[in-house]
Amino acid sequence: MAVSGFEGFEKRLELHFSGDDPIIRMGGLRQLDFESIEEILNAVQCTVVSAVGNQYFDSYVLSESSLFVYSTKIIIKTCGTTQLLKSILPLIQFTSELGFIMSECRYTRGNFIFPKAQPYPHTNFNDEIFYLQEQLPIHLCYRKASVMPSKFISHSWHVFTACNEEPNNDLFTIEVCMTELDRVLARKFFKHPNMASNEMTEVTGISEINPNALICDFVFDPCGYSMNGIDGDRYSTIHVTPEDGFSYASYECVGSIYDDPNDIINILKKVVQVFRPGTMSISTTSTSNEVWTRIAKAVEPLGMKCRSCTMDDFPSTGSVVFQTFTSCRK
Ligand SMILES: C[S@+](CC[C@H](N)C(=O)[O-])C[C@H]1O[C@@H](n2cnc3c(N)ncnc32)[C@H](O)[C@@H]1O
Repeated sequence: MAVSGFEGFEKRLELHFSGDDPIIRMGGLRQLDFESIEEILNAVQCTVVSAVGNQYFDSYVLSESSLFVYSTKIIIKTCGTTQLLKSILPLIQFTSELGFIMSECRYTRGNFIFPKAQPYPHTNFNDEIFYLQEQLPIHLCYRKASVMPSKFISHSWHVFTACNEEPNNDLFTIEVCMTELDRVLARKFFKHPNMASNEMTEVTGISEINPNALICDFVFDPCGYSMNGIDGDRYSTIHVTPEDGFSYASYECVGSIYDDPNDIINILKKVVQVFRPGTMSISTTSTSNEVWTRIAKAVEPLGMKCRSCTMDDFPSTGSVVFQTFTSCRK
């Protein structure tokens, strides 16, 4: 942990792969054995604390955030001083042994609270881009990096994408980063003696965010909370650093552009009510405008004022829209 405090802001890597149909039908990347997963996480410097899967994907809660493995897609999200990009090389090695080649890479992160505590290659965004450019296979030839600004120096969105073909993606991803959590609500993420993790999921209201999801939760000692939600082929994930002075929570989920847009809007309202953050950013990655255009109207009645909205197009992913909000109580 950094001397000054725990770095809540995560780094997130999403890698897509292509392989022959018979391999995909046999589970694809889910055939990666646990020793290989441990070796990949060892390079990042984190470990698995719990795991659950269903017919669509495997989900792992990590000592620092989460990992999701689908048949042709891997998402790793890690916080603290982990070296997430160091997973790329072992991932390429293990996936090629299974007969896969990488077809797309997305790397995103917010602004670190303690940037000086980050080790290489996370020392700054230029170093991260340089490292990605070096490690990624050359056939991922459509590449773009961008820092999307907001009204606040403390909140900007770093995006790097690389791919070898135009996307054909019906899924959207929502990444929410919240700071200055309501102090009373943040206290609920401190562990009581003999407290079970599902009790924290209940009392904080997290279980109500998507009541259909199977939740795999983990409570840290003396404080901190992580969960992965599994709902059919959709994941969601929440990570909470409740300590005063550097409190942080993240919410992330995936949806389809053909879903009822009210579903995700209702979820985002519940997320705001669980944490009541002072400042919040919402990044929407999608090929459709259906979701992001409704977000401000949904959360403003809850006391969150939209302060900025930035949009950029990326060759592999469609549009990324980065919106920031502050609480009217500030
Ligand atoms: C790993 S969790 C959630 C991570 C998530 N990215 C976040 O910060 O919101 C981080 C919280 O758990 C606490 N914690 C306690 N023991 C920990 C451990 N062994 N590893 C990581 N975090 C730990 C940290 O102080 C922090 O409050």
